[in-house]
Amino acid sequence: MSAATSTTSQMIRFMRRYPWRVAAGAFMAIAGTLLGFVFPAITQKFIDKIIPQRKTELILGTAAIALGAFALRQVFYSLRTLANNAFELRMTYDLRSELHRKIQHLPLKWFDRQSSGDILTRMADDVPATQRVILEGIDQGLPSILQVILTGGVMFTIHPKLALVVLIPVPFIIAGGWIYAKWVSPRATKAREAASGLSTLLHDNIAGIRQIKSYTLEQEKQEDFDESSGAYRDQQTKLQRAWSIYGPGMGFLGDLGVVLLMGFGAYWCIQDMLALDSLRASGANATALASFEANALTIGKLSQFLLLMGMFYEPIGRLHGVNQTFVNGLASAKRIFDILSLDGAEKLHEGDELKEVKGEIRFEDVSFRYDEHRPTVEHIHLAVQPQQTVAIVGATGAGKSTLFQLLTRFYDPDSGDILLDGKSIRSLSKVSLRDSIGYVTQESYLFNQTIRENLKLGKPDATEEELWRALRLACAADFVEKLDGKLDATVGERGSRLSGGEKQRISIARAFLKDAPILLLDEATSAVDTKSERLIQQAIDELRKDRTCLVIAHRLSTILHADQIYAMRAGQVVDHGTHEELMQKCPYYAELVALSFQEEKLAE
Ligand SMILES: Nc1ncnc2c1ncn2[C@@H]1O[C@H](COP(=O)(O)OP(=O)(O)OP(=O)(O)O)[C@@H](O)[C@H]1O
Repeated sequence: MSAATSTTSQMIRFMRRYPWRVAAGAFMAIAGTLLGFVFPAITQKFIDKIIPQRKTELILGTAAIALGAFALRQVFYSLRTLANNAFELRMTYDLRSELHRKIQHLPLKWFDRQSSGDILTRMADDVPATQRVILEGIDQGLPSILQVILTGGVMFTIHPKLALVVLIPVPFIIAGGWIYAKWVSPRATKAREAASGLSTLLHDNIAGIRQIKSYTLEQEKQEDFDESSGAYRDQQTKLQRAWSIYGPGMGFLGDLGVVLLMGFGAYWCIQDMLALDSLRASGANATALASFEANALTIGKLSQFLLLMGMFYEPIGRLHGVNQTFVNGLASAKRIFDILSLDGAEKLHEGDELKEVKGEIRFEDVSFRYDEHRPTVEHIHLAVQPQQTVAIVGATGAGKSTLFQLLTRFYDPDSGDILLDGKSIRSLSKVSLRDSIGYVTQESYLFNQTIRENLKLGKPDATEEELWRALRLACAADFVEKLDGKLDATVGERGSRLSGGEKQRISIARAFLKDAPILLLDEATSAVDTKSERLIQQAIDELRKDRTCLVIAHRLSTILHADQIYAMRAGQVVDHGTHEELMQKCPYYAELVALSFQEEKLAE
């Protein structure tokens, strides 16, 4: 199945969710279309019957029927607009919501390869473009096709020969539409990719604005942006050029139909008038004259044909527009359904619930790699008894944080197993597992909300008192007190209104509030000053007494009292033991300690 076919069938499956809305939209569009046939029929009646037969008494009634049909048509149009607007908003809402839900549940491995700008483009641009394809299909495509078929049929019943002439341009129009779609389709995909590239760059440049300014990269970044923006412009130009040839080209074929109608219509009309004259001159009886007239091309029929021609080629013109929306929108729809049909979304509730967590953790021969090229951690054995504090130390890039990401099941090991209280964490529900872990990550991310909202992520029903207690324990109460709005002060994007140390303290307070039986601290105090660090350390010491705690620390003075220390190098555990044991038996650890103390001394 080609990409376009599979995207189309995915769209049809999506539409099936709204049978009533689709049916109502289609019904009103079709009803409006059918009412459009009333006026041409009435025109023919006026010209061929009412006027020549001087039937003034029929004028009012016939005109009233025409007016009624027009009025009803506008009522349907108005209802259709209302219904379609509501449908459009509903569909956009549903598509965005579903896409967001799917993205939230995709594994981190997917995010490692995806840029935020691309995701934003899919949400902001591709969703409305997809919805436009569906809606235009129902609102414009369906009635247009029906109108073309019905008008063609009516034309055949009036005068088959003239109808055939009028249809001469149609095969060329169909071929033109097919060629246009074939040519545009890959270019539309490229244009969507170029738009996404532009968003990615913009997103990156805004997020990294401080780095850009500090390295005075404004000019270079501007050039990159212009280049990316130029790539998008070039793709769009190609599409517009194609449209500028296709649209008028097809319009010309429609004009050709009208000219053919006028030419052949006028010729056959004159022929029939001449034939009628000679029939009359030859003294033919009334029945013969009436029978001839019934099949002849009269001025009334020609006028009706002219009106029907408008009704025939006008929807064809609309179909060109639908074709354009369809081909461009299909590229967008593909980008949406590509995500919606991804396998491997996290099933957060699948698996066993943890009832009571003792906090015994074991890594059994765990190996993992982010990508195929090189292993990240290999054959890791690690054991933590309930309520122990275990520290993991090692050079940067050794794989320490990766162990935390495996324990929280952000990623799953390629081989080996991780056990919590003797149960493989793969068998546990992710919600249950993650609920039992308080995790202070290396980068303390704060949402662009208030301090209160950021803290409440740890405990949604926390009282005011609990919030302040957590802040005090994390040495954050003093600075929050001074903020305008205190707990209700907003922290800015990524917490940009706070210092690195302040952000870190809010993150620690959040973990304190969560009060989970397992605590993971990844360089939790690396950005705070030494005095605060000591105070936070006291709070952590207090907190870890009745829970299992795993700590990654750069300043080794903070982990000397850990029950066990694991020294890691290049993805492997080199050795483990208490500080004293390791100082004796592990030169690598002794070296790390010496370096760390040197650094700490310099920092004081
Ligand atoms: N999402 C990822 N995708 C690909 N590679 C990654 C990813 N995260 C980390 N890595 C790589 O895995 C290796 C281990 O990273 P990890 O963050 O576990 O190290 P670490 O010991 O915690 O380092 P640090 O002390 O600097 O935080 C590094 O070489 C890193 O480049």
